[in-house]
Amino acid sequence: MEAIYLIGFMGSGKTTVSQELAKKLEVAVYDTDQEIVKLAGKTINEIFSIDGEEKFRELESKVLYSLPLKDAVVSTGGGIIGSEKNRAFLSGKMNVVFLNAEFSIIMERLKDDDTRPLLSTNNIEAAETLYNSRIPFYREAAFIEIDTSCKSVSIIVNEIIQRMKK
Ligand SMILES: Nc1ncnc2c1ncn2[C@@H]1O[C@H](COP(=O)(O)OP(=O)(O)OP(=O)(O)O)[C@@H](O)[C@H]1O
Ligand SMILES: O=C(O)C1=C[C@@H](O)[C@@H](O)[C@H](O)C1
Repeated sequence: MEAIYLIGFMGSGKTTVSQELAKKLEVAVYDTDQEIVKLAGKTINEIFSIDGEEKFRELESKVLYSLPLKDAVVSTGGGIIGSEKNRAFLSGKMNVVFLNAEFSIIMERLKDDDTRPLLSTNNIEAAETLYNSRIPFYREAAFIEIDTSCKSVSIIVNEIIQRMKK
C-alpha cells in the first residue's frame, strides 16, 4: 500500500484519525510533529522560540522526505503545505487526504491547548487569516477532502477507506 498522508489545519483531527486509520489498515503510523520533536530533542514551542520557525520548517521537510513511502499513515503538521517543495512532493501522490473542519470547530477543539505556537486564542483574527490562506493549498495537494466538523473519528476513518477504493 502507498503511504497515506493526512493534511489539514491544526485541530482538523489528523493525529487522532491517523492512529485509528493505521490500526484498521494494520500499517505503521507517523506524525511529522512527533518526529521533529524526536529529531530536535525539543518541544515544538521550544523549537519556535529558541531556533525560530525557519529551522522548524527545515526539520519538517527533512522528516517528511525521510518517512516510509509504503505501508504507513503519515499525519502531517498544519503548515506542511507552506513549502513549494513539500507541495510538489505531496501532489505527486494519490493517497493525500485533506481533513477539513470549520474554523469555529477547530478553535473549540483547541481552546485549552497551548502546544501550537501559531494558534493563539488571544488572536483569533490572525488564526482565521492563516486558516483561510491555507485552504486552497490543502485542496490543491489532496485527492480526497473530508469535512470532519461533525463526524466521529471512526466515521472519518471508514470514509477515507471507502473513498480510496474508488
Ligand atoms: N472528529 C473529531 N471530533 C471531535 N474532536 C476531535 C475530532 N478529531 C480530533 N478531535 C479533537 O481535536 C483535538 C485536535 O486533534 P488532533 O491533534 O488530532 O488534530 P491535528 O490535526 O493533528 O492537529 P495539529 O496539526 O495541530 O497537530 C484533539 O483534542 C482531538 O481529540
Ligand atoms: O499549522 C502550523 O503551521 C503548525 C501546525 C502544527 O501541527 C505544528 O507543526 C506547528 O505548531 C506548526
